[in-house]
Amino acid sequence: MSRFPVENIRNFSIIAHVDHGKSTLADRLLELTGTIDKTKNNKQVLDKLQVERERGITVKAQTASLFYNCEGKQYLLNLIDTPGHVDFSYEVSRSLSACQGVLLVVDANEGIQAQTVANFFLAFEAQLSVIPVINKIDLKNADPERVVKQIEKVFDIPSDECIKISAKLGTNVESVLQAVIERIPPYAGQVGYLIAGMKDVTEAQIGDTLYLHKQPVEPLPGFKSAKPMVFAGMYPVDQSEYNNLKSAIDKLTLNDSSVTVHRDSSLALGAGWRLGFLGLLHMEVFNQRLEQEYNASVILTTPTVPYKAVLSSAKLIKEYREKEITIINPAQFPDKSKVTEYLEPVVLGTIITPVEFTGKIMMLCQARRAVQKNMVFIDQNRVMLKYLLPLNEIVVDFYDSLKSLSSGYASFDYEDAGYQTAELVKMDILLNGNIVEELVTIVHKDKAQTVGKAICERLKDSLPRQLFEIAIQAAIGSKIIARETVKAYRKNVLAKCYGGDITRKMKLLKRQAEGKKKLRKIGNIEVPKDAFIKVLKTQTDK
Ligand SMILES: Nc1nc2c(ncn2[C@@H]2O[C@H](COP(=O)(O)OP(=O)(O)OP(=O)(O)O)[C@@H](O)[C@H]2O)c(=O)[nH]1
Repeated sequence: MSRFPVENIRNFSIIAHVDHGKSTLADRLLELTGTIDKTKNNKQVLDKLQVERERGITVKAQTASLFYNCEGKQYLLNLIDTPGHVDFSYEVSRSLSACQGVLLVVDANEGIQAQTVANFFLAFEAQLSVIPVINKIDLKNADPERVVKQIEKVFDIPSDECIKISAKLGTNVESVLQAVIERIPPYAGQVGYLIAGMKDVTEAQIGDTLYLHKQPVEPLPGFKSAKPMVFAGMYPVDQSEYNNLKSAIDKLTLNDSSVTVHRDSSLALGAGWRLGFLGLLHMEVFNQRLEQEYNASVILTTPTVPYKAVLSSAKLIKEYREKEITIINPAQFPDKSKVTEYLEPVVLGTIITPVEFTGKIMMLCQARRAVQKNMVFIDQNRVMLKYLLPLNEIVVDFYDSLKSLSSGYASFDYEDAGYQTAELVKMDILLNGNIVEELVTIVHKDKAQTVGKAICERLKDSLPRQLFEIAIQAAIGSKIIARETVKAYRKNVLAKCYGGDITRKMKLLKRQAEGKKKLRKIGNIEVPKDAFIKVLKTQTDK
């Protein structure tokens, strides 16, 4: 490494909207510089995790050092491949702070998308050199000239700075390397590693400044810590697996410190945790990694967002030692009489769509309590919309609805926009008048009836009939807002055993008794664990 004077070093990142070809471009750059063997049909070599390969997405930023000869000089190019999805944008911003420039990859067919905009502004705010790379020019429907114009209009980058390539075929990729050398400034220093005797990963944060003992220096600003946007309960399918799951979660959070972990327990599901994630995809990826890399089998409950309450009750303020509390578990929702106001998290969403879907998208946003902030045409056919959206309206299925009503063409990205006052209510679910603690939900007043009805219907479908009728009700305080009824019936397990074989009868009765162990009694109603799992999970299952 000492062979490289500072002027021969370039540090750069590749950023783009999801699937625009970052990892494929990285493959070609690795091949061109002889870092990996060209003959080996390389596909997304920097995506190493099983979950990345199966889903075809990058989750963790990856780095590679490339050696490149240009006009008799040898250069060291440090490349960081970053994830494209909004949930992992904290990886992007951290990667960018180690760079002086970026390759902004844009698909020549799809053009600028929501995450292209978000990622461009991250790079722009970090004052990096931006090299626009228009990829996939080999596609039949590619229209690189249209994309060049979009880049000029939205980012104010002159058209002659755009490089048109096909990362798949390798067309013109060499000129990307030339541009990295010519347009990105050198940067002082090298990377290295340090082995520290720390017991716990939380003792050090990424972005911390190290200094020699007794020789303190002015610390660098560091990074904002990643802020969880959704919380969900996680429980072992079988309680005997608790310790194994605990150690798996501990190990995985070492690798992904953006997940927050609090111990939690539920009468129906046993001991578990309340985990905080950066978004729904992040939650799914974490779950998948637990299953694939640690062989764990878990129940994940419906995600909720972190609400806040400004307390008015002096007793509660004393108990919590603060006036404003964050509620990550619906069971802890304080009563309205003890609260000045409730607050919900909001995000600033960017949607880019072909013009013909604008009307439908506006209706969807309105139904999700969104407030329009801006609307700009990025060319004749595409429009960029900005909305202030309550986070709880988008966590579960907003993206899917957007995709389906735009035939897959609209893209969406969002950034944290703080909190707003909200009329929130706590909704209870009752079985013959008894509250089911694990189904308590926090909802916006206007959505309570729809959500309550849906939960009652799901519970009706998953509760077995019993000797007596069961009333399933959704209630806000003492007011019932939805109701379903399960008719009386008792399954006679011996009904099929006409005739004499007593051992068979005994076996069936024993099996029924074992089944009962997995039941939870609410009042005199027997609720199988399965019914909870179905109700708690259904919302996220596609
Ligand atoms: N036709 C064509 N397809 C390409 C080109 N570059 C990439 N692709 C394809 O586009 C898809 C996405 O490419 P990736 O390199 O995984 O995209 P990415 O931006 O790294 O995706 P994320 O890591 O999920 O953000 C893959 O199926 C690639 O084979 C290209 O130049 N031409």
